[in-house]
Amino acid sequence: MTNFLSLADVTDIDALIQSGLAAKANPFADQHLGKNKTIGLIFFNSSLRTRLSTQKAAQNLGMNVMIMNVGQDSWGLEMEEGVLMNGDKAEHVREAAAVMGRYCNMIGIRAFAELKDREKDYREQVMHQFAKYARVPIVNLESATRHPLQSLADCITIEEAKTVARPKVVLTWLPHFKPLPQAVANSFCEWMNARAKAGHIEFIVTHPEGYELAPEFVGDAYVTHNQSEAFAGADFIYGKNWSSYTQYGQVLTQDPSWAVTMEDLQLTNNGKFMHCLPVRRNLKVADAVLDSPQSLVIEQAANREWSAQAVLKEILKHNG
Ligand SMILES: CCC[C@H](NC(=O)CCC(=O)O)C(=O)O
Ligand SMILES: NC(=O)OP(=O)(O)O
Repeated sequence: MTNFLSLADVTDIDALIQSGLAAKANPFADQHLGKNKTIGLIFFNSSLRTRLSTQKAAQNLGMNVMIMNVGQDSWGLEMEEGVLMNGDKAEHVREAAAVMGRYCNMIGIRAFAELKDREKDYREQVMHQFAKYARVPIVNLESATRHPLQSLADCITIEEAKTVARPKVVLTWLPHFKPLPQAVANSFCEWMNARAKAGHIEFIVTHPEGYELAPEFVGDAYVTHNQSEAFAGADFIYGKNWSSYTQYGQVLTQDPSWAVTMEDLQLTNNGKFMHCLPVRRNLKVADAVLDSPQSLVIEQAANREWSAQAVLKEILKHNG
């Protein structure tokens, strides 16, 4: 594994899931791998879980960690090529990435979608510019269109918590008053479609009209605008809000009936509730759900450490 930008960088999902579970069982077994190696964690946006879990995972592997918030700690970075830099950005990614690549053996980057220009966001300019100029492995800490470390943690969580051989997994849209990226939903679809194709799960997507995700992500998943139909007999309910892809970055509805309640969970097969966090209680999901034994959100967040450790271990093993 050179970069970890998307599922395309993973040759064996099952092996990566098992590696994460092995790390959870024996966190310090590979401390030798990262000795005298450094990872830089670069954040263009806020984070709790990704920041802390990735740092912890790197430390479990014996690595040194440097963390920087772009624009607060560092200079604002210009991503466009060939522009006259007479604005508010003092440094070009060409120099910044090249310099970081000299300090670090690998670099994790978080850069959310701006939700203004769909083609620009879906071009994944920040990830590709860093991959081009840093010349060290790049780890996606949530980009404009994907959040693969979250999706691997979600796979680990489902593998751990499933009570049937081929669980029914439902991605449901949740209401929000702010436009949020499609990245977590895209990534979840990408990884769940792969798990479904391998026969491990049944995967369903449910959302209001107008919230169709990009075809390259939703793939062959069955999509319904009827949330109750989707929830029937489900083993896992994965809640996430996203803004419209087709009417890019728009909030088309805030219909509170899409928020998950204990009554909704009664439609399921003792379904477990999952959410990547942060989650706005009682806007997206009821307190009663998050505080019930059916909520996996804390274990799911804990599994981010093992997701990151499995990925960093793969990169260390294949990059010396
Ligand atoms: C891991 C999720 C990160 C981000 N979430 C938010 O930006 C939530 C912000 C809010 O609810 O105000 C998202 O939806 O992509
Ligand atoms: N789920 C997740 O990535 O959380 P943070 O945004 O807090 O890192």
